[in-house]
Amino acid sequence: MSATLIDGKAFAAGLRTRIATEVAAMKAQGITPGLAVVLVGEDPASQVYVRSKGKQTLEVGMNSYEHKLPAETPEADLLALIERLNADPAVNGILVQLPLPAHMDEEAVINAILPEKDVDGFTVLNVGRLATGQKAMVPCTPLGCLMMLREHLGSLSGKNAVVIGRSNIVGKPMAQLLLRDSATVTIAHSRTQDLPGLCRTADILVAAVGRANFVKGDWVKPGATVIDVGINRTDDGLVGDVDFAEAEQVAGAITPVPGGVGPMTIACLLANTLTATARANGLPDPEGLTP
Ligand SMILES: Nc1nc(=O)c2c([nH]1)NC[C@@H]1CN(c3ccc(C(=O)N[C@@H](CCC(=O)O)C(=O)O)cc3)C=[N+]21
Ligand SMILES: [Mg+2]
Repeated sequence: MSATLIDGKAFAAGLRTRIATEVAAMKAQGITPGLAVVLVGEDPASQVYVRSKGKQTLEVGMNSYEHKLPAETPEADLLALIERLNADPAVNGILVQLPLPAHMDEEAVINAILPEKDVDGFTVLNVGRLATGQKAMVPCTPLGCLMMLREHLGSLSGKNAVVIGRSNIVGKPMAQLLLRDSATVTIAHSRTQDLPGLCRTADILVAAVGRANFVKGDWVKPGATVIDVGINRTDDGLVGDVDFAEAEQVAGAITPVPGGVGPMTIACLLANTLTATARANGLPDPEGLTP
């Protein structure tokens, strides 16, 4: 047996086309969505993502504002920049690229972002809104995973979902979104007992651990839908958290790395920027871009 490939790259391209249409309609009303991306330091991988985000932001017709600060920037200067972006009506979304240099307090920096402009959905207010079922900004990676799961499976109701990884940026919000769609959700992590056995109960398996080829083929329930969030740079190139060659023999459907979750993350960042712009202007949320 060989799994259906869930083509995140193609899905993301379709999403961006829809977003571009909505942006054009907004521009006709005199509103141009704007996304500000802040990068502190010179991490090469981060520079690649930021360039790719800026390019795609312009391609859908939005304004892109890039702020690059040296690694040794004092935290107070970064907070002052965030205050300026919070107050700037041309800026509808703010993303501060993580990780930040070690001398900065990541929580303090993130929580300085106005929740309405927090297109990453990382501020405490948006995390709480998601957890309580209120209108939130939802983190881009889990939102992209949810869209692919719904597209492939239709309803997620009653399905057993196992999320490996308990990070604030992927594992926890992914679990919240699956729960909202009435899946039965388990979050697994490094202390979980019999992880392979637990994974074999999963109709939906989301791997977000950051360890190359960690999930083996015999951990996968036959026919399961496998979402691989991992982006690991190895001598064999970019690989996911799932041993793809093994898992695709067993799974019903699986996302590849690259070309799966990654492109959806950036498309969802644009989706969130559009949603933030609509809300800032008293317009209804764009169709199908929010959970
Ligand atoms: N505040 C903040 N928000 C983020 O969303 C955020 C962040 N910080 N810091 C870094 C991570 C990482 N991230 C990725 C986005 C797209 C791809 C992506 O498009 N990957 C391509 C491959 C790209 C390549 O070749 O390196 C793919 O999977 O096909 C990967 C990783 C967003 N992040
Ligand atoms: Mg973890």
